[in-house]
Amino acid sequence: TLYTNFYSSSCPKLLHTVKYTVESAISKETRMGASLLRLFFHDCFVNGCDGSILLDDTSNFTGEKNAGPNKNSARGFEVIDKIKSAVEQVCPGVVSCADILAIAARDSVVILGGPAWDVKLGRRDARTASQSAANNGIPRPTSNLNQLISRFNALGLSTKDLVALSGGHTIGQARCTTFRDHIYNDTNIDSSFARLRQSRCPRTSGSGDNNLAPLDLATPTYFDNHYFNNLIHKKGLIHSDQQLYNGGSTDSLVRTYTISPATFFADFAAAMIKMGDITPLTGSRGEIRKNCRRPN
Ligand code: HEM
Ligand SMILES: [Ca+2]
Ligand SMILES: [Ca+2]
Repeated sequence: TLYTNFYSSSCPKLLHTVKYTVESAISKETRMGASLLRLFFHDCFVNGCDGSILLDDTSNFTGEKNAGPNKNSARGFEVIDKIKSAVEQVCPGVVSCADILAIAARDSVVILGGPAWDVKLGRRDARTASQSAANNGIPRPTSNLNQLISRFNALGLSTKDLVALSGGHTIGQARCTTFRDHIYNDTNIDSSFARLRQSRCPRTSGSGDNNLAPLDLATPTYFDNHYFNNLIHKKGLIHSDQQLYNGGSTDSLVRTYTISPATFFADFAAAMIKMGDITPLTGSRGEIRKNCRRPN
């Protein structure tokens, strides 16, 4: 089992070192905080929080970076490399890449104004990764509410965790290709918001596919509860976002989060800890990678 003090004698400078590097990355580009948070989610949802997403493809190995949900989308790997080298300087061979990702995600949320929590540590790194597991495990933006709930439940996360964690979309950006269908074909969307997003996301696929729009209309670089306000005004950017407020079982929790940012923050922090507990490698399983991009 993971615990907060796992490295307190083997690497007392760990938390400080990670935070310093995350701060400098976010001060260069605010969006990086969002990208690091998402990397942790995409790691944990595929064979647990084991650093699998960080492995590069090679001529005889296919990992997760080119799976559908990650390709041309997951970013921040260079920042993880930077943190890893800084950590290797202060305590070589001790700290896993999977734990670095967990700490970097928490620091990102805190730096952008969100809640703090104590990160449980002691994960080890996978020696392998699976493109098909990434394709099957990471929820698609086209998912409906039942699909989202069952995917989260399969990993031991509740419907409440689903709604709280989706609040991660209070920061960061999405590409036109992930929200085109929603802004042109769905009816549960505010029409002036749809027009606004259509202006930089042409109907025909192929053109403008990579144009970006903020997941949170109002405060895309600030970790607050505004994402949920968007939902009650039918201004969710992607289909799966608006599914959380579409006349179903999660409407009331979305409303609670719009009224009480403190409840959202507490539930988000608790859900991040639960997500971080998904099937870690511990003890003598896995390894402590020297380089996050390849097995030792
Ligand atoms: C509930 C199911 C979820 C779906 C279907 C989903 C889907 C997506 C999609 C389609 C994007 C845009 C990717 C792109 O266009 O390149 C995105 C971005 C993002 N997601 Fe999610 N997501 C989900 C849950 C989460 C969770 C649980 C978190 C974290 C707690 C999260 C954090 C983020 C962040 C921060 C971004 C922006 C990243 C950046 O700007 O680099 N998402 N998500
Ligand atoms: Ca993983
Ligand atoms: Ca926000």
